[in-house]
Amino acid sequence: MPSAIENRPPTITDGPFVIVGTPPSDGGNTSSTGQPRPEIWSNMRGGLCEALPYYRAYKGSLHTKEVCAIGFLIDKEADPRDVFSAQVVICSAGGGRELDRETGSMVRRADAVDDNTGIRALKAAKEARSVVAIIAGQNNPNYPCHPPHPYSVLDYFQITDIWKEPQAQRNGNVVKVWRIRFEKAELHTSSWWAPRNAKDGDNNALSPSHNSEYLSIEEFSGQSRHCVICWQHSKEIFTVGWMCLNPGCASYFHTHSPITNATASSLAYTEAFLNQRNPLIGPLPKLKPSIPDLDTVGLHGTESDSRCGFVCPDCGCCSRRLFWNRLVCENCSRWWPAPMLPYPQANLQAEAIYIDSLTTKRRITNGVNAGVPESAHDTFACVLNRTCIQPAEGFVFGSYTARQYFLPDATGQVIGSFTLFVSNQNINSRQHGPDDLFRELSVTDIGLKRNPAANVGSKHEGLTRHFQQNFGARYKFGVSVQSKGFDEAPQAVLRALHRLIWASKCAVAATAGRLAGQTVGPNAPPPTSNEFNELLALGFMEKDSINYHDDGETELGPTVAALSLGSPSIMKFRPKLRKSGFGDMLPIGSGPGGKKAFKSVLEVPMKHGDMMVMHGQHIHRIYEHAVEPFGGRRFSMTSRYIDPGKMTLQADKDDAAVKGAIPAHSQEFTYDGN
Ligand SMILES: O=C(O)CCC(=O)C(=O)O
Ligand SMILES: [Fe+2]
Repeated sequence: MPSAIENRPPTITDGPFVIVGTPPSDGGNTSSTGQPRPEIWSNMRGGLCEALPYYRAYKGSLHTKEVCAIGFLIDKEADPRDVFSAQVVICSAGGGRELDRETGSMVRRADAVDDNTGIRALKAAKEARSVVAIIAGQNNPNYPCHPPHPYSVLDYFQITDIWKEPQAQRNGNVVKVWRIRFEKAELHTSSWWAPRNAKDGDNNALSPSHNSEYLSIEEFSGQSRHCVICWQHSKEIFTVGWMCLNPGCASYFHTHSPITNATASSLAYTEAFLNQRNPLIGPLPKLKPSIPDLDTVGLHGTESDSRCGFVCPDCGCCSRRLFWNRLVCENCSRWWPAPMLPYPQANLQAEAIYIDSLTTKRRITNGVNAGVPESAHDTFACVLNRTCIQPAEGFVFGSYTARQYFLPDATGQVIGSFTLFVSNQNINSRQHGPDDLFRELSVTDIGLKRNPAANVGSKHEGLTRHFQQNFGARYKFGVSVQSKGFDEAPQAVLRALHRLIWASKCAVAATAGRLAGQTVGPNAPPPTSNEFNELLALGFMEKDSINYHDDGETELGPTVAALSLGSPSIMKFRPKLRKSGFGDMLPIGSGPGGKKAFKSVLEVPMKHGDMMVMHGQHIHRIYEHAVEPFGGRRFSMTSRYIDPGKMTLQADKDDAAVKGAIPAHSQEFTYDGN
């Protein structure tokens, strides 16, 4: 399982996730103590990105929609001449900074390019006179007031000017940087971030009488003229006088000769440029989104549009979607139900048809039999490499058709088996079968939640995308997750557990049968296995995937089994690039971020009701697996044996013994394969 780390995990009983140390705030402008009080704020970047439709940029400062800027973060990296006042923000666009070892400061090494998607999106917003929401990070050195939160939403701004200017870097170089002037869109409301002693006009709301003090763009008091060389229009924005600001023009900044550090450092904006004010065009969109309307016609609760975070209507905290079926404010703990509707049967059918055609297509174009008549293919999976995956053995287990693949190491020795149990309509529609289990899990709260998986406890904390709840012995992947005992597990979980116990017995016996009489290596899958004492329930909403990982934690038994319910997915296997020893025997592709990796060797569709069993501990040394999602709602009930003998703490051993004991009352759920 990919590591998913939990620091102080919330459970259904201990209530919602509360971030310690954040003063509660209830929106508005300034508190009774005079503290600035933004209407919308967040302790975490993840909260912003999940709750605000106009800021979904986990990295970088700009968020765009259809190549138009809609959200912008101004945080710790600031440049000379940056402005952060009540109505005007001037800053640079585009990162491009790197650490300069000599000065220890972040510097830019090269001029910003003339055209990239970010600049295009900012220019598009300027042209369209559309608004951009600005969020201020607490480390911005120009914050005009004491930053009330790690991230605070300022307001909507329009972009009035975009130009490129020379900036002196701390290492002595001068580079040209794109600069953006944002102006608050609604000038008649006060700005919560304005310093309390701000002068009227400059820093706070314009009263109607003040309006006359500000010039419209036509009344811009500085020079504003066309360049005689490129014929493009530039405003006089620097006190040194007018110059052409078109970076492509021969007379850009007057000259082609290098601009010195001293010239760049002495530049200053004109009063006229800073003080211009532009009329707002069109009504402003809502800055504070309402709690998602889960009754919205046509939404059933797990589609991308309905699984977002939210802004707490009470305290303004941007909260992430932590729980499967409720929204809990990460600051004030207020919560709202987010009930799931049953998943439409028609969606499931369409998704199953799609996954079949996709697997067929991949088999024909990429599979080992590409170009060979389809009748010769293994129609259960897409086998991509015969060096690894030899033809499967077919079985019938109970009412399931099954296929078993052996996974070898680089010397060709079998180290494990992967068995797919293909379900069917008969199995799925039986009472307490996969249809019933899927329905039950969809609408019951079994405690599914997302757990911190990266940068735990920091403002850059990342959560697992999918939702989890562990039952039985505690499965520690990375850092521990909480577990509920099997004695408090809902019926659906216990029924799934018994199905997996049955499937693993079939798969292990079949593996042993096939290997009997063969010479096997020391890493061959063992002929028997331990009965599961753990079940990890996973809930996937639309597009939730699991990246490549292994289930190779040392305390795990040799067998891992999973029951798939709802929307289909494709489970993929590939040998690990360095640890597998396959060297140049297999083709290499590139994974996310261009990282080299072996191409997958086996891709198996897992559809509603299907089960899989991986048997053999060494699989996880040599191979990794991933789950590619298709469709809108899936559960995977995965079971393992966690060996108390390999736990170091006596408390963990005792906990595993109690929680992992399969309750006697569940024996009536024992499964026979039908
Ligand atoms: O989604 C699945 O079926 C399997 C998930 C998985 O690989 C895991 O839980 O380790
Ligand atoms: Fe896994």
